[in-house]
Order: sequence, then C-alpha cells, then structure tokens
Amino acid sequence: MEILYVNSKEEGSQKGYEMIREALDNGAKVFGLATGSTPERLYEKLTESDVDFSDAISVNLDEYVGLPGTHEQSYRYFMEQKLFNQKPFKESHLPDGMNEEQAEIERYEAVLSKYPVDIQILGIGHNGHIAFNEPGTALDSHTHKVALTQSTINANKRFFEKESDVPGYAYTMGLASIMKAKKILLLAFGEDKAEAIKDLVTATEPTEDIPSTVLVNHPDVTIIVDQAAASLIK
Ligand SMILES: N[C@@H]1[C@@H](O)[C@H](O)[C@@H](COP(=O)(O)O)O[C@@H]1O
Repeated sequence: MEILYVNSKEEGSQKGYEMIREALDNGAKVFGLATGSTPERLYEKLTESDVDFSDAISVNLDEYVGLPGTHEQSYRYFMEQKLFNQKPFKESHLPDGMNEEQAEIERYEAVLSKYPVDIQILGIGHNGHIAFNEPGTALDSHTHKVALTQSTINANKRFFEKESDVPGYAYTMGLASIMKAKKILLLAFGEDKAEAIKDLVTATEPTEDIPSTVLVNHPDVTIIVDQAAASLIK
C-alpha cells in the first residue's frame, strides 16, 4: 500500500488526475468510478482536460435503491453532471436503483465480469466503508443490497432536503468485487477522514469491522491523503 501525502485536496486531485491519465495512456480500458465529494475536483480536472474516454468503459460502485437515474440525488445523475456529459465514455454502467434486487444483482455482476476494472477510484466513509460496504459486510461479498447505517445517512443527508429523503438502501459492489480491480486509488481529504485513514493504514489484516481494511491484501493500492486526513498517522 503506497501512501502519497499531499498538502491539499487540490494537489491530491491533481495527482489523482495524473494517475488516471497515465492509466489511460498505458491502455486502461475500464475505469471504476466513485461518487461523493471526494473525487469531485478530480472529475472537474478531467472535464477541463483534453482526455478522451470515448473508447473506454466506466463502472460505478453503487447507487441508491428507489431513485431513478433522473433523480438529482441519484449517483447516475451525479456522474452525468460531474463527468459523463462533458466526457462521454463508450459505455457507462451503474447499478439501477429501480430494478428488483435479485435481477439487479445478477445484471450488475454480469457487467463486472464482462468489464474487469483496470483502475478503481475510491473514497472512504467515516466508519471505514468503501462504496456502500458498511461495517460487518463479508470480505468476500459481491454486488448486494445494503441497509445504510445511521452514520452514512447522517453523512449523506447534506445532499438531501431532509433526512427522511435519504434512501435507506443501496446497491453496491461488494468488497470482493472491488478487490478484483487491477489498481486501486483511494482518496481522502479533510480532518473528518483522519480516523478512517488511521484505521486503514495501521491495519495488518482485513477485518469486517472496518471494510476498507480488505485493501491490505491488494497488490496495487495508492492512498492519496491531504494533511488533515493524515493528521493521525503522521
Ligand atoms: N457511497 C459513497 C462512497 O463511495 C463515498 O466514498 C463516501 C464518502 O463520501 P464523501 O467523498 O462525500 O466524503 O460516501 C458514500 O457513502
């Protein structure tokens, strides 16, 4: 696990941008994408550049259950606004929050088998969740439906008018699905991520209590942290 210390979100987003470009230049075809505030600046940098994803495929980590892709808080809508409208991919895949559970799990697993991820961008939740894999998720999990924890609902309610509007469930790639990516790039910015980063980088083996620790066994993980997120490990 390589840790890249940067001074700011801006510098970290620039580094992330460079790594994505490098992957593309080196022939990466499938990009695993994440939502949330963490990769926003990185996506902005991609949209401002001359990068061309028209031969590439994107697959996203997760989606809220019950929100159609046209809903402003859906992750599909987020990706369209932040990246896809400006930089279209040949195909962009996200879980479909409106599809029935079993059908959606099967459909998305087929997508992931068809398109193995070359480079996966990840953020991290306060409780160490990655994608929507909450503490207690099996380390060998694949795409599944998850009940969001109160901690995650609290963190995400800022995007909704009121807390009761936050969906209680999501479809998410599992921890084993994420581990299949050839390369993983986890970004964390801000003091509120310091605890989660400490839990991750001090872990010696994976534990279900802290989903991010599954990454300890991945051969190619880079973590980009700003000073605030690194404040408990430096
Ligand atoms: N499902 C997403 C995660 O993929 C994301 O990493 C996390 C952190 O979000 P933020 O980057 O806004 O802190 O939030 C959500 O729960």
